[in-house]
Amino acid sequence: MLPRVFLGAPLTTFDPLDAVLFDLDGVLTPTAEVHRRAWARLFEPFLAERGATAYTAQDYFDYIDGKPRYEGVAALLTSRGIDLPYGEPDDSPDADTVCGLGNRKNAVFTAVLDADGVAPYPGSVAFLDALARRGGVQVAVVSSSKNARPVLRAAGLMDRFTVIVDGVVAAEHGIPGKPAPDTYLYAAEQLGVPASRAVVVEDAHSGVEAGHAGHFGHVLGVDRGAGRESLLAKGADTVVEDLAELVDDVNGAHA
Ligand SMILES: O=P(O)(O)OC[C@H]1O[C@@H](O)[C@H](O)[C@@H](O)[C@@H]1O
Repeated sequence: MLPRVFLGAPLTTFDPLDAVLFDLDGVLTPTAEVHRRAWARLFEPFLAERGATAYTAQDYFDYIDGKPRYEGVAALLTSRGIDLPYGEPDDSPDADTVCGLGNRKNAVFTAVLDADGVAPYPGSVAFLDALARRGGVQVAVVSSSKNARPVLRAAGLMDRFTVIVDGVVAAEHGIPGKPAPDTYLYAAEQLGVPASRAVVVEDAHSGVEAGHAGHFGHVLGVDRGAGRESLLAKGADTVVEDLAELVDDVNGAHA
């Protein structure tokens, strides 16, 4: 295993505290990539037709990654100075509204999910297994996505989590989405664990910002493309490339 050195401070052990709160897309499943491609399918032609600055891969990380659907659309449009009516969540995918654009992208995402399915990251499954073996550590999923449950089901991970705070739950309860810390705080409350005793695991800038703002015991970044340095700058305490790197620590090999 590579030595893990973060801003000069070696991470010699990883303590999962009393609870580990997992983001989904990009942390447990490679679906951040599916979202990323679906967003590009929406915004590349949309911005080109309007003569706006072209959509780039970096736009996803800067404006969309980890945020609730319509907040991602709104942030990207603002970056290009485009003002569209917000619309309603049940707007047609053809509507040129914030909600309509989000729904247009969602049609692409769900078509890919239905056609291809999804397999979880093996390292994330190994990490979940290690936590279960260790015992005494509760787990939850905290995702901005309204597709979180279908993704968890397709990945065969549904029965590992009793608490799932997703985009549907957040909308029902009026809980502000990431980068606000509220969805993570809500999940910790559901588990009966104080934020200071819970770990947040995130691959997105908005997600590590949420963990940092919520004063969680540890904010663990997983670099799937957002960049180690920027995850640290946005509030991650440590960053790994894959959760497999922490399995030995959870098993106590380094204790
Ligand atoms: O549109 P959905 O499925 O509700 O997902 C909202 C967001 O959920 C996040 O988990 C993803 O990182 C984003 O890419 C996505 O846009």
